[in-house]
Order: sequence, then C-alpha cells, then structure tokens
Amino acid sequence: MTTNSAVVLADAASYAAAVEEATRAAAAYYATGESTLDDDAYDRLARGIAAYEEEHPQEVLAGSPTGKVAGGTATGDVPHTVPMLSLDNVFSAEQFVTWTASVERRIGRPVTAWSVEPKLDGLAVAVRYHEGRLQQLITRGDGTAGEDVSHAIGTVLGLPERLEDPVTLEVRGEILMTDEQFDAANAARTAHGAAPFANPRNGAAGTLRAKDRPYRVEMTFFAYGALALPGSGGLAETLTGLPHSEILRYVAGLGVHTAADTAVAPRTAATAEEVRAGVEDIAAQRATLPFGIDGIVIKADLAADQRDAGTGTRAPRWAIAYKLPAVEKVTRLLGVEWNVGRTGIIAPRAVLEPVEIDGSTVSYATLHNPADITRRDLRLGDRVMVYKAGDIIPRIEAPVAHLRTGDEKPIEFPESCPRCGSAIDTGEQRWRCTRGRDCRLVASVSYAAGRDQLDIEGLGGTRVVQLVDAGFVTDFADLFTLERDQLLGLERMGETSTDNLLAAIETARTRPLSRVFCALGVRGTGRSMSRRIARHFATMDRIVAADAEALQQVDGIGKEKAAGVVSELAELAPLVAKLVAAGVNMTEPGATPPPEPGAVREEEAEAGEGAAAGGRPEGLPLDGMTVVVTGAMTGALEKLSRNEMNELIERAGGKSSSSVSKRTSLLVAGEKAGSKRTKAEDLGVRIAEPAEFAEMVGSFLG
Ligand SMILES: NC(=O)c1ccc[n+]([C@@H]2O[C@H](COP(=O)([O-])OP(=O)(O)OC[C@H]3O[C@@H](n4cnc5c(N)ncnc54)[C@H](O)[C@@H]3O)[C@@H](O)[C@H]2O)c1
Ligand SMILES: [Zn+2]
Repeated sequence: MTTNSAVVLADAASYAAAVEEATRAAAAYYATGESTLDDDAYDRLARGIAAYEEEHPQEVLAGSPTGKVAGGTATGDVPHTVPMLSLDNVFSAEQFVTWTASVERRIGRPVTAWSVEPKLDGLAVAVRYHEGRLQQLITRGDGTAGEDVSHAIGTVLGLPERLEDPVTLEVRGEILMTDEQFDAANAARTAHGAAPFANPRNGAAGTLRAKDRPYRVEMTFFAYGALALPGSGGLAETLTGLPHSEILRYVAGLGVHTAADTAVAPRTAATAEEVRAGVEDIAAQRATLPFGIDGIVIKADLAADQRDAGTGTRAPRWAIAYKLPAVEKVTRLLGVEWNVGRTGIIAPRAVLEPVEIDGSTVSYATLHNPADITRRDLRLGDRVMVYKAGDIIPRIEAPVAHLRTGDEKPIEFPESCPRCGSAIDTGEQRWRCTRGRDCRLVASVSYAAGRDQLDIEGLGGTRVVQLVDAGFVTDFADLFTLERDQLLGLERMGETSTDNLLAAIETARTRPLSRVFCALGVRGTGRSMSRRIARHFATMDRIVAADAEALQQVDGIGKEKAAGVVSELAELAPLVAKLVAAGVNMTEPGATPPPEPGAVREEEAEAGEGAAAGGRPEGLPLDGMTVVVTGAMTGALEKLSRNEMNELIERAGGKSSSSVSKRTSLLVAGEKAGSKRTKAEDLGVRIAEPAEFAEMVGSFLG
C-alpha cells in the first residue's frame, strides 16, 4: 500500500529540509487548506521525518511536526477545557490487531465493546452550548487552545441554534462539505471571480476561517463526542459515565447531527470479528457516500475502558484511525478529449498525467459537460485534485488554483461534432451532435468511404449526410446497392456526378480485403493492422472464423486486443454478410491463408523446408525486409499515398514501418526527406530513391 511508505531521508540536511517543507505544508493546510502537497505526499514526508528521528534521537529539531497536534502549526486563543487531540493511525488489519493487543495489555483486560465509525474528512471543531443555545464555535488549534470561528454559525447544517433540552455542554465533531455543498461552493466562488477550492476538505478549512465573503457557503457538522462544561450541573457526571455510543445517541436526541442517519452509521462491536466486519462495511461504502471519509475510527466504547487506557500528548490511547488509502492525488491536466456517444452526446474527458491512486493508474477523468469545465474554471496545464475510489470513474475535484503558474491555457471547445463534423446543439448542458443517433452512422460511412479504406471518390462528408438523411444508407454496405434514380433525386446531384459516383462505388467493390476490413472500423485495426490481418488470413471468412488465439498469431495483436476484435466482429457479422451479398471483394490478392491447425497444406508440403512460416510464397522482392518511406514520392510512385506505399511494400513481401531504427532494412527516401534520412545514414541503413524502389517492386505496382 502506497499509504504506508515513507520518504527516505539520508542525512541531517535532508531531514531539516523535510521538517521545513512539512511545517510549511501543514501551516497552509490547517489555515486555508491550500497546501502544496496532497495528503499522501504529506503523510509520506511526515513518516520519513519520524523514521529519521527514531534513528537519530539526538538530532530532533524543535520545529518537528512529529507527535504534535496539527504538526504544531495551528494556534488559538480560546483554551479547551479538555485537550482536543488527534488520532493515531493504523494502515492494515495486522497493525490494528497489534494496537488492540497493546490497549488490552495496558488496561489489563479485554476491551468490553468497540465503537466503529467513519473517519469524517473535514476539520475538528468544539461547539459550546449554554443552556441549550449555540454560543461558540472553536477550532482544534494546537489541541490546548483553538480559534474562535463563531462567525460561521448559521452556515453549518446539523448545528441547531437551540437544543431540544436547555443543557450546557460542548459537542465535538467534524465540519465538512458534502460533495453537493462543495460543488455549490465552487460555483459560487467562480461566479464571484474567486479561485475554486481544490477539494471538499480544503473548502471546509478555507470557509470556516473566512469572514466577510460576498457569498454564503454551506457546510455540514457531524458530532462524534460531547463533554461537560462549567455549568453543566448533573449532566457532567452522566457524560463522564456514558459509553461513547450512548453519548452519540444523546447528542442526536438533542437535535445535533451525527453520522447515525448515513450509510456508515456508527456501530458497536463486541468481538474482533465484528470490528473487522464494520471496518470492511464502512470501507466498501466509501466510494458512494455523499461526503468524504478517510478512514474508520475505532474507539473503546465504555468510559471505564477509555479511562484505564488513558491519553497521550497527541492522541488518546483508546481510539485509533484505521486509515484507508488516499483516494485523492494532485496531478496535471494535459488535455481534453471530446467523445461522441451512441446517441450523439458529446462528452469531454480529461487526459491526465498518469497518477497512482488507490492501487490503480489513473490517466483519464470524467468532466461531464462543457458547462462543468467553465463552472470549475479548469485550464490546460492546471494541477488538479483527482478523486478515485473503488470502482467509480475517476473525477477531477477542482484545479488546485494556488499552484497555478500563469502558463495554463484555456480549454478549447469543439465548434463542430468531432466525429461526423455536423453542427452541435449547445442548447442543453450536455452538448449533442445535431445528427443524434445518425452521427455514428455518418461517421462510420464517411470513414469506410475514405481514401485509406474503400477510397470512393466523390463521397465526402456532406454527400454521406445527404444519403443518411434521405434514409438510403443505414450502413456502408448500402452504398453498393444505391440506385441511379435515388442519387439523381438528391440535391446538387446531376447526371455526371451520379454516374461518377456509381462508377467509384463499382471500383470500391473490388478493393483488396485489407481495405474492406479496415472499412469495418474495428477498434484498434487501423490501416497497417488491417493489412497484417488481411495478409495473414487471406479471406474474410477466415478472419471472421478466427478465435482470439488465432488472431494472436498476427504481429502486434495481444490477448486483450484479440478478444476485442473477436467480439466486435461478432457484432459486425450482419454487415459483413450484407457486403458479401453485395458482391464486395473478400480476398487479399497475393496472400495465402495460414495452415489449418493440425493439417499440412499441399503447397507447403511441396515447397518443403523453405516455405515461409506464415504460408507466404517465397521469392517476393522485399521478403523479410522492413521498409520505411519518407519524403515526396516521384515518377511511378508519385500518385501513391503513404498508405498505398505501405500496401505496396506489403504486397511485395516486406513489412512497412514509420520509423527508422537498427532493424530497418531499407529507407525509400523521396524529395525533401529530412530527419529520417539523416538517421538512416547514421545507422548505415540502405537508402533507395523512389525510381530505384519502383524498379525493385516493379511487378507489384499495378
Ligand atoms: N496536505 C497537507 O499538506 C497536509 C498537512 C498536514 C496534515 N495533513 C493531513 O491531515 C491528517 C492529519 O491530520 P490530523 O491530525 O488533523 O487528523 P487526522 O485526520 O489524522 O485524525 C484526527 C482527526 O480525525 C477527525 N475525526 C474524523 N472523524 C472522527 C471520529 N469519528 N472520531 C474522532 N475523530 C474523528 C478529528 O478531526 C480528529 O481531530 C493527515 O492524514 C495528513 O494527510 C495534510
Ligand atoms: Zn456527429
């Protein structure tokens, strides 16, 4: 678990630097929530500091955060009647077992009952009620004295101004922002030109201290304790004697909010087994809770057990925080992709600098809709707080605005549908391609007709839109059964253009299998992969019949991709059948199919030892060669696109590649060849001019 690793400090200088950095971060964290470190980074630093101090006890600096509430950085001038402490941590079931054993050793008997409750991820506050009236709100501060933040009264849900009973007591608990309150807070802030909060905890920290803001931001209080104050009278004795669980019930009865009404309500457990079940249940709920938790707090429930366990300077000995792995990390927003869904919804997706969160690498995050980007004032290059828990889709909480450098760039929104090029309906929060469900159809037909696929001249984007809108085409196989009259009926389609288009479609019927296969648009099978597949299997029948294992015989297809291709092809079976029925070519010229498993094919038996492994006939001019093309082609090759050059190379038995390396056998270098030529020269790779190459592959050119 990453949460458990520490920064390794090699010497006194790096120790001192670490203390300084941690102190600076903690001061910012507790004051405004604007630390430069995420919690995971801070915790690793703090653990590194503690480890160094353990090894070098005589070098401990006075300013060290170790063993201090709030790392020693928070202050206050309102004394606490009873110290307001932090909690010690465990990170695993084993550490927890060790901890319980130490508590039970200390008290000399088994703990009677445990309370298992969520560790709410906000800020601790003490709330003083006098004769039932809410009087004062105080932060934890350094544990002995906190800051008066009573100005926040009225903005915190869960803290009634008046209790059900006119009692005098101090309620302790956590102030946080729910996800909903966090979103509302950031909307209010950005609307007022203020930078958004990076995450709900920072939002709560910043808001609790802020005065005189032109907007109101709401937070929520959860009580997890109560104690007597001077003037509590008989209540004092009751509160010191009640089990923790009863105290929670009591304050809830007074009208103060607790976690009792949430999916992670506090529970009591009598056995280690029950504690574990409670921990697991709360951890499992984490991803779907409407507020943040960063662990589970386990407390000895009975007052007598607590008293006997005692209290340390930083934390009580009768309670522990079972920390869950960090689910938030700071990383960089590199870009925004715009994807079009099945119904034409155009959804932005954040491309992130990959970051490890909760055991997985996160490279993308959801952004919902364009308004969401604007509302949260996200910019390219921003450092962002990314949240990922359980199976949920990672999301960006907000930019970490105080880490901006000024080099961040605005995010550009698309002006037309990124898939089919049609107009975008921006009337709703979620943008939509005006073609709706037909968007995919327009895009897939345009793709199939494209130069590197079926190469149907005269069938550009607007023509495809016309055909789709007229209902003549529901997939690209329908192109092959278009009638002359249908085309003539379309706007701006004269006799000549109609006949030209029909002729182009006729030609498309005879394209090699590699082109037809590519036109299907199977994910991960672009031009060169399609050529490899077509050459390997030679016929569409064989491709369609291939299982994942057979597909993996093709260069560049791994297990995962093979499975994807198989399942997509299964879905495409009706389209393939339609193409076959329309008389579209389904074979790859010059390719011979692989041998059936177990069978020795005749030609191979005849050819004997020398037969190429893939069943490829011998004696092709580029056999075994890897060829790269660069620069402008001339002479016989002038008209060929790069894709057509690559097809030519593969027809002639070679392998096409786009980059020059030691493995390159030949570079075809045309005019204006640049860095590839230089590299080939450096590596001593053979170089051929277009004319020379045309001669080498002469018979395959036609
Ligand atoms: N990012 C930074 O720069 C930075 C700096 C300093 C501290 N931190 C983070 O703060 C944490 C340490 O801070 P800490 O000492 O304030 O507290 P803590 O979060 O480790 O645990 C103690 C606190 O838990 C809270 N709590 C929540 N639910 C509770 C419950 N049911 N019962 C009792 N207490 C409950 C209380 O506020 C209590 O004070 C670390 O995890 C660290 O990552 C981050
Ligand atoms: Zn579209």
